Amino acid sequence: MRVLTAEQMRDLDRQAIEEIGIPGLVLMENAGRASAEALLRAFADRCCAPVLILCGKGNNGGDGFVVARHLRNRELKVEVLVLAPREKIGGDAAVNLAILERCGQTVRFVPDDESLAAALVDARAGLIVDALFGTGLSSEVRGHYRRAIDWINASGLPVVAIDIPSGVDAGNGHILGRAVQADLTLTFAAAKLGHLLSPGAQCCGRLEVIDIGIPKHLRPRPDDLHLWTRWEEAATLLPERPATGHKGTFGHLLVIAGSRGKTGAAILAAEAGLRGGCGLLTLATAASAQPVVAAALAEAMTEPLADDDGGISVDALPAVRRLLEGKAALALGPGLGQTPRTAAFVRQLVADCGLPLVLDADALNLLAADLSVLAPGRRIPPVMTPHPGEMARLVGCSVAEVEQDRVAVARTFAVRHGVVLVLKGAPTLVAAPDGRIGINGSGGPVLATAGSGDVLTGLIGALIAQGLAPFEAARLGCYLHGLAGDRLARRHGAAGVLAGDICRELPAARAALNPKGETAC
Ligand SMILES: NC(=O)C1=CN([C@@H]2O[C@H](COP(=O)(O)OP(=O)(O)OC[C@H]3O[C@@H](n4cnc5c(N)ncnc54)[C@H](O)[C@@H]3O)[C@@H](O)[C@H]2O)[C@H](O)CC1
Ligand SMILES: [K+]
Repeated sequence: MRVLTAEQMRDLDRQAIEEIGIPGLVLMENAGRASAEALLRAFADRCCAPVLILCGKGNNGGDGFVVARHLRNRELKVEVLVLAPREKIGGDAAVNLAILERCGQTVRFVPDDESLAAALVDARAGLIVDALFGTGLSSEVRGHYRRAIDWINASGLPVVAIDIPSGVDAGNGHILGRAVQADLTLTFAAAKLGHLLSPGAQCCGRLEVIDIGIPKHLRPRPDDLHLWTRWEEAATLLPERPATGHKGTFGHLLVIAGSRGKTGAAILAAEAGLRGGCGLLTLATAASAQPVVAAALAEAMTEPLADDDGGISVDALPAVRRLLEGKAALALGPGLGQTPRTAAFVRQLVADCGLPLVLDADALNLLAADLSVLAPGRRIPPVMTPHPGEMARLVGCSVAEVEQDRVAVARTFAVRHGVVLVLKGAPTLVAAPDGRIGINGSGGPVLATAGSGDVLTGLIGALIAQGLAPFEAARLGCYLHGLAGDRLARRHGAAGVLAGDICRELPAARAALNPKGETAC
C-alpha cells in the first residue's frame, strides 16, 4: 500500500479540489461521516455516555464538527469543545461549525487555559475524539493545546484520533512537544509516514484508512514512492515453489561468515538461509572455526578458508573465487571479525564479486572506511543491512542523526551508492537505488535479540537465491523475519525469544503467508 508524506496528501487534496472540482466540503463530509461510522463500529458500547469531541481551528477540527453532527443524527450525546476563539474558525470548518450549531448542538469555545480547565472539569464522557491537529500541525504544541493533550492521555478513556493523533508530525512521525495516545486512528485516503515511523507510530493504536472519494487515478507530487509492506503485499512477493522443483531449482547460497569465537553468527545466517528455502547452502569460514560450524549444521556444506589469527585472511581469495562458481548469491559478514587481513579480504571480494550480494555486520564495518568498492551501477545492486549504529559508521554521522530522519538517510545512501539499503529498526526501512522506500509492517521488540540480524542476512540471501530481485527479497525477508517474531511473541511474549527460535519459525511464517495456504498467524 502506498504511504504519503504530508506534502503529498496536501497535493492530492489540492488536485481533487482544484483540478477535478470536488468541493473541499464534500471531502470533509466524507471524512467526518465515515469517521463517525468507524468510531461507532469500534466503540458502540462507549457511546451511551457523551462523546467528547475536542476540535482545533483548522480542517481537522472541521472533521470533528462533521463527526459530531453524524453522531447526533444517531441520537448520541456529544460535547464539543473548540480550543480557539470562534473568529479563528474559517473556511470549510466554519461552514460545518455553523451547520452543527443550527442542528441545535452547543459548542463551547475554550481558547485559553482557564476556560479549557473549567470545561474539562465539567466534561462527562465515555469516549474522546481528538480533532485538534491533523496534517497542518507545523510547530511544537504549547499552552492550552498541550494541556488538553495531557488531559486526554490521563483521562483513561478510549481515544479516537481523526487523521493523526494530535502532536504527531504527519511527515516523519516526530512528536512535536506532546502527542495524543490514541486507541484508534482514522486517516483519510492513505496512511501517512507519521503513522508508520516511530515514535508517532506508537501513538496511533489501530490504524484504519478511510476512502473519502479522492479519485484513484490522481498521483501525488512529489512522486517519491513509499510502500508499506503488509501481509497482502508480502504475500505477492513470495517466490514460486514449483511442485517439480528440486534442490538445484531453489538456488545455492554461499555464506561467508564467522571467525574464532564468533561461530554462532555464521551458524545462524546459514541456518536461516536453509530455512528461508534455498536449495543448497555452503558456509565458508576461517579454518579454525570450520569444525565448529560443520558440527552445528549438518545440512550445510562447509569450507575452511585461509585463517589469520582466527579470522579469514586475504589469502583465502583464490579459493573463494572458485567457491563463487555455480552459486546464486553470496551473504557476507556475520561474525567475520575486523582484523586488517579480513578487511583486505572483504574489500577485494566485494570489489570483484559479480554475484548478488548481501552485506551485513562486520562486512559493513570493514567497508565503511572505503565505500568506493561498492561501485555504483552494478547490474545487481548489493543489499546492505545495517542497524542504526552501523548506518552511522557508513555515513560518518551519529546514531542520533540517523534516527532524526531515517527515511532520508536510507534513501540518500541507497541512491548514492546504488544499493538496496535495509535500515533496521522500528520500523525497518528498505531503500532502493531508485529512491523507493519500503516500510516494513511486521515485527516488534521480540526481534531485538542477539543474532537476529544474522538470521535476516541469511534469509534475504536465500530469497535472492530463489530468484527474487534484491529490493523484493529485502522487503519480503524483513516481513517474514518480523512475522516469525510476531508469531513467537504471541506464543511466548516479547522477551526471551532467541534468534534460533526466529530462524526455526521461518518456514511456518512463510507457509502462513502463502496465499494458497489458509492459516493466518
Ligand atoms: N484529503 C484530506 O485528507 C482531507 C483532510 N481534511 C482534514 O484537514 C486536516 C488538515 O487541515 P489543516 O487546516 O491544513 O490543518 P489542521 O487542522 O491540522 O490544523 C492546523 C491549524 O492549526 C494551526 N497550527 C499549526 N501548528 C500549531 C501549533 N503547534 N499550535 C497551535 N496551532 C497550530 C495552523 O495554523 C492551522 O490553523 C487533515 O488532517 C484532515 O483532518 C479535510 O477535512 C478533508 C480532506
Ligand atoms: K487529530
